[in-house]
Amino acid sequence: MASSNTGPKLPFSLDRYHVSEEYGFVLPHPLAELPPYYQPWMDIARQVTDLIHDRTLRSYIQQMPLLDTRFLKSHRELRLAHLALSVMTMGYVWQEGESATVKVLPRNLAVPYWEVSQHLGLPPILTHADGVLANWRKRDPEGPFDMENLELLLTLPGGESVRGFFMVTLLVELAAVPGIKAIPAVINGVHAGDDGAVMGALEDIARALCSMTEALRLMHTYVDPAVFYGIMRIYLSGWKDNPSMAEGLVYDGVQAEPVQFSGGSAAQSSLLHCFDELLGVSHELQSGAFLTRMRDYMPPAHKRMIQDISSSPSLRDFVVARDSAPLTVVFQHCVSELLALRSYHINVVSRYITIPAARARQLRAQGEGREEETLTKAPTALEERGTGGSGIMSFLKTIRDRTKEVSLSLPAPQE
Ligand code: HEM
Repeated sequence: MASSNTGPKLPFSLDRYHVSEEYGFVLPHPLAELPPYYQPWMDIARQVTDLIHDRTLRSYIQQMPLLDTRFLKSHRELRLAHLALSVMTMGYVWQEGESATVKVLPRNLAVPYWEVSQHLGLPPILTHADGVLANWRKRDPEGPFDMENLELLLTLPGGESVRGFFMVTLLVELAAVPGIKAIPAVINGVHAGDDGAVMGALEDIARALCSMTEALRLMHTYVDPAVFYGIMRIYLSGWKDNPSMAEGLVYDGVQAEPVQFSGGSAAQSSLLHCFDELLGVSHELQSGAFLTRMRDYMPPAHKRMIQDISSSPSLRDFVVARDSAPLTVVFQHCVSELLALRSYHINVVSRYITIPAARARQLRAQGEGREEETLTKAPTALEERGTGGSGIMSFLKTIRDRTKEVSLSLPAPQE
């Protein structure tokens, strides 16, 4: 948050950013079907995994008709269309692994994909907003939001681990909702000088951050590290900062020059961007630039919310100025929970990337491919990088260390 008094229109409210008090950034009730005219897309999108397995996805896509995007009317239709075209594109590009990628996305996929992306303000690549926020359905509509009752609308290779990866991430998004809901109360409370309102809202945020870490723990139950590393990861990767697609990708019929886009990553989730801006976390130049770039992979209204939190009067300055022990304690509680979430996330990344990468290197060096075939299939270009393209561990640790820097110590007791 900024230290000046300029900022967004008050009172700050979530509906201005298409963020709901029930679902947060998650798309409520995503559609599972498009109008019948778009059946050729849905038929292929639903079979992407099988067609990749048979190595026929590329030829099916090449024969697909070029459809007009004008008949996509509602936001939810556009989101499903973007998801379907994204899943097809990731499959098309990576069907043959990292060694036989393509330079050109065919016109009958590229043109509508570009148009739908323009409508939504999203890039023409699979994003967190597609794979997680708009890719869920409850098996029993009256049942709870839990792993047993959630399924994907569209999937990619990796079987149950893909469902695990996207749906656990969805549960993290949902666990954050009470915290997101509390953000307006913090901003409006700071504006009104209402310590009690700010404290209550910060308590909600600390609790939500703790529930997000709890939800993240489910990754270990539902996602197999060898499947994640060896099979799934390539389909989430992009064509920016990726040595196996160094030039990028030509979207045929859109422009002649290749363009580069980062792959899908929860760095594109708006959650931590919001909490960082609220608490005043300021990131180091390089990691900050990466995170800022990830905002271009979010729905524009969500990105605007982050920017508006950032230009609101500083919460941290307010807490310091109030010089109140209970307010400082609750602010610090939020910082500690955010740190705990980031530290836990680093463990997850180590289990799903660093350790399998080391094992895959070892197996390759020994020339052993059979015993742990899944791991040795992993793309080598991505060993040291996240799907978003970052150099992983130093990046994540720098971000965690910068989070620590907003910590406040308790005010000295009054005489
Ligand atoms: C198997 C599970 C996961 C793995 C392997 C993983 C991996 C990574 C990697 C490699 C990065 C670096 C950026 C990039 O290049 O993409 C990253 C960043 C990030 N991830 Fe994850 N991630 C996982 C799950 C999650 C979940 C469920 C969330 C919660 C929504 C999350 C939130 C973030 C955030 C916010 C960042 C940006 C760095 C930060 O702000 O601390 N990740 N992740």
